[in-house]
Amino acid sequence: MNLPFTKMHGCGNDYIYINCFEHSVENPEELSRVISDRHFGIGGDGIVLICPSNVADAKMRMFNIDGSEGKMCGNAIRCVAKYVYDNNIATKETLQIDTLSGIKTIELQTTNGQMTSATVDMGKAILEPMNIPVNIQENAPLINFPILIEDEPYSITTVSMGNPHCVIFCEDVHSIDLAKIGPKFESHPMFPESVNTEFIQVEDRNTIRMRVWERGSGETLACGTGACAAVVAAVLNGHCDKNTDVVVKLLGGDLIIRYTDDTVFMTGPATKVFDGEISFT
Ligand SMILES: N[C@@H](CCC[C@H](N)C(=O)O)C(=O)O
Repeated sequence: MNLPFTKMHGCGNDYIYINCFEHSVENPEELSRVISDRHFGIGGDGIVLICPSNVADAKMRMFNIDGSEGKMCGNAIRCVAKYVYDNNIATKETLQIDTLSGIKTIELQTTNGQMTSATVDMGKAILEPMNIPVNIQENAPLINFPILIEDEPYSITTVSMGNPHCVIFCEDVHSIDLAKIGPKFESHPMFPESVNTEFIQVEDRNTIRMRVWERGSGETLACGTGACAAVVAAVLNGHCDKNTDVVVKLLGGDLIIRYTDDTVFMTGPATKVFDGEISFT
């Protein structure tokens, strides 16, 4: 049996996309673990299934490298929009994509019929600890909240963008030993569904730098939901302003995030790398 796929990335956050309008995947958790491997597989930060939907133009399901399913993925949803547009699944420039964290509306920016970037209405940032979820007897948002992780003090701001994020401000993102610290947050009992952890360096009120350790995938070159959570946290901590574009500089490129009273907007690119086919023997 052969399974066609398309490799795509958003700011270097790369996934293997499978068209489930035409093909079915029996065990996406196992498939993700096998083909995401960068040495023994195709290589990627996970897989994304583009599926039919009764309520939107398509439904997105995304799986991390370890096979866990993420409820939302900011970089993947722009790639899904590009795939849907490029493959005439929906021939319009405002798309709706269903996800495990609800239906998201995406405005495509196009030049000569080619999508150049997309703006996604990512929905409201969730701040109540029990809804992120964070395991703590506290109802108020955790903003610059002091905690100890293996005896090391950190000040965290927690945000859900449909998936859980823990944001920490630092002087220099490049000096952080993310491979050592990231897993400690990922497995900490304070986060019952694990957590994506972002380290942020504020450059000015309109620019921040970010590195991310994603639950289930490790360090990635970019995280769209993480960039949204980072800007929400930067506003809550007084570093940036609401209703203003903030450029988030990631290892793989830039995203533009705007936090408003009603929602969070994310604008960024989506790139196709190549098509391929997996043959199961
Ligand atoms: N890279 C993503 C987020 C992917 C899911 C995440 N690891 C999770 O399990 O919550 C993004 O661009 O948002």
